[in-house]
Amino acid sequence: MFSCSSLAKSVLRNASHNAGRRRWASTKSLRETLQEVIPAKQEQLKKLKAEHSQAVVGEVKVENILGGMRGLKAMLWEASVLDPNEGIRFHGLTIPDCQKVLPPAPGGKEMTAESMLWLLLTGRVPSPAESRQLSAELAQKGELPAFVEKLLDSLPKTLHPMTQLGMGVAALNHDSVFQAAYERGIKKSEYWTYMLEDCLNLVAKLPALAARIYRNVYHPENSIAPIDKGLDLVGNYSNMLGFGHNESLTEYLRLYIALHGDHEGGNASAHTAHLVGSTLSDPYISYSAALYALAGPLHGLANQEVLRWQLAVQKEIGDNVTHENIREYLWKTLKSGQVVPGYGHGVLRNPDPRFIALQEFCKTRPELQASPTIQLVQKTYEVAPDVLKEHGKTKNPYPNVDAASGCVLYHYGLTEFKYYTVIFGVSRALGALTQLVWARALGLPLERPKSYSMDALEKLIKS
Ligand SMILES: CC(=O)SCCNC(=O)CCNC(=O)[C@H](O)C(C)(C)COP(=O)(O)OP(=O)(O)OC[C@H]1O[C@@H](n2cnc3c(N)ncnc32)[C@H](O)[C@@H]1OP(=O)(O)O
Ligand SMILES: O=C([O-])CC(=O)C(=O)O
Repeated sequence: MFSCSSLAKSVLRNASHNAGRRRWASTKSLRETLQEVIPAKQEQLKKLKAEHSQAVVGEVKVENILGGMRGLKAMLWEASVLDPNEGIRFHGLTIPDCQKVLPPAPGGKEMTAESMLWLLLTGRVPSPAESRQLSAELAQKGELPAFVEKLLDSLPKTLHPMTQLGMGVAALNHDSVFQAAYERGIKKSEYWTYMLEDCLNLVAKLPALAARIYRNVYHPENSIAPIDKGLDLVGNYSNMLGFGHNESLTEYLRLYIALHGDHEGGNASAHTAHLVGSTLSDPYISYSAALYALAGPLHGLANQEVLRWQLAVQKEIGDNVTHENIREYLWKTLKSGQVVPGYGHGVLRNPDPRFIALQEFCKTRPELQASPTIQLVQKTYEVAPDVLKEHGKTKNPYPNVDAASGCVLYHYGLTEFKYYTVIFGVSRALGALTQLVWARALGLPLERPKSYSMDALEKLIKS
């Protein structure tokens, strides 16, 4: 069995070997690559079950049961593992590793959503040709069925964009090939192939779905650009949103969408997709459910809340906000019993490396460095950890990804912050859908943990 770090080294070795030869040997299709890697994983699972089923890897305390299952090692998730101090690794690769080895879009620098999806699904770094092949397939499949367009167009503008996204995604299950094949009667060993088709189809359609919601809610006067078959997924998304001319914003969206793709299995959105998928619901309704978990302010909606918080600070104080102003505003927030959005985390105990990567992006562009909104993110970062430590409640006083993700969008004119979680929703599909494919390839069972009432728990403790 590969340990995380030995797998990472082997992935990196292959990538730099190929890059060193300035020619990527591999131009396999995604399906061929998965056919290659799945048997070894199936074997690994069989061995784990046969040889280690009774091994103890932790204990369950009452605090775990009462405390939202924090820290409980209770899920299998293949594509990424989150270390509380280091942050996320995708198949063993850190964010800077990914930035080095994952192919960008032609003419760009940031890794594409396709190359991240390929890595998550297969554990291998795709060659530029493989990544482009996947882009072409997704562009080919990107159009929405007419009835879904009609459904979205009929919704009131006042309905939150995340509610609309979940509805659109659920409606796509009309054409689920997994559901149709299940009804026909297929073998369990074939589930994953149909799951993969649905998952790719859904990833492909998310930009058109998300862009239509943006147009309908905020810019009904605009038409939506058609899908360009020569562009990557995010290039097309940016075009459809009406920001395709802005190279910086498009590159930022590529980074944003790759980075938010997966955050191991226990986060609320990924876990929801996994739970619903474990009943053999198709990927569309599984991911629709996940989006409604993402839409809560303690999870993905925090990126909207950060912008709301920042604008409130700027409204009260103006653009020249001092560290002292921020300290006072943080205390005002805390004393009114509210959380500071963008700070704290269920697992992380250090600044989120995704936050750092987004901050690094800002440093590469002078216009971003001069932006009052982006300066406010940095100044808040310089003050908030000490205030939160003094406040003494949160186990992690540092920023999570949501503390930074909206400010660049805002600077470049995507100012409708109620839309920000939709972009997160386009991204999180990469990891959540990857796991659905693997769950079916590995034949994982229906998820069904045991619950207790307080009376039953007290009885258990006494006995
Ligand atoms: C993509 C993502 O989902 S990243 C997370 C995005 N969410 C946010 O940024 C919202 C603000 N942050 C939070 O609410 C929390 O830190 C969470 C939900 C992310 C994690 O929650 P937990 O794991 O329960 O955090 P923790 O164990 O540190 O909480 C202990 C106490 O500190 C409080 N706390 C945690 N973070 C904060 C914060 N940012 N501001 C104020 N209080 C906080 C909790 O509300 C809790 O209070 P309580 O004892 O009165 O219930
Ligand atoms: O890991 C979590 O609980 C929340 C988070 O940062 C994510 O899902 O991206």
